[in-house]
Amino acid sequence: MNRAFFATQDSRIEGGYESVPTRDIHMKQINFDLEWHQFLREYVQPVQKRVFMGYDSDPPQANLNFVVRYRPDEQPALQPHHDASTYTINIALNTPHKDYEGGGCRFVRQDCSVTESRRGWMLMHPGRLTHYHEGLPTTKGTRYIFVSFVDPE
Ligand SMILES: O=C(O)CCC(=O)C(=O)O
Ligand SMILES: [Fe+2]
Repeated sequence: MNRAFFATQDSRIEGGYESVPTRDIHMKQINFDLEWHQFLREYVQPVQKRVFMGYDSDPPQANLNFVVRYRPDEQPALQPHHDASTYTINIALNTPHKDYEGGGCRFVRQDCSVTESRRGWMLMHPGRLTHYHEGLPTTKGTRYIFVSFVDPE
């Protein structure tokens, strides 16, 4: 995968993803937009309907997609933040205890961490308002996640 597709913590600090478009994955660029649209409609929208009251009929739209790569000597963690999304899907691309140690997503206010993720499984959480969260330090190996900021509209 091209290095340009990785988002770094610096890009957030320097004024958000919009100012560093080369680091976002635009699904059209990689010819994956139709598949991604279908994935959101077929798999994500039913969950959206079920768990987020009032979002019954608005189809999910991804406003930002990116891969995060965590490494102890590079970007090991992500500081606590709110996502610029209505809700976020966070898909594990590799396997804890096999590909890396540490890592995971911690929801600060809820004092709840998701660390035992499974490759291909999705974590879904509210974005702007309630779920202030951080990426826990990866202490060994490399952790990859695919993140999509979703706004139903
Ligand atoms: O490391 C994680 O699972 C959290 C990633 C995250 O919060 C983000 O990319 O916005
Ligand atoms: Fe986040």
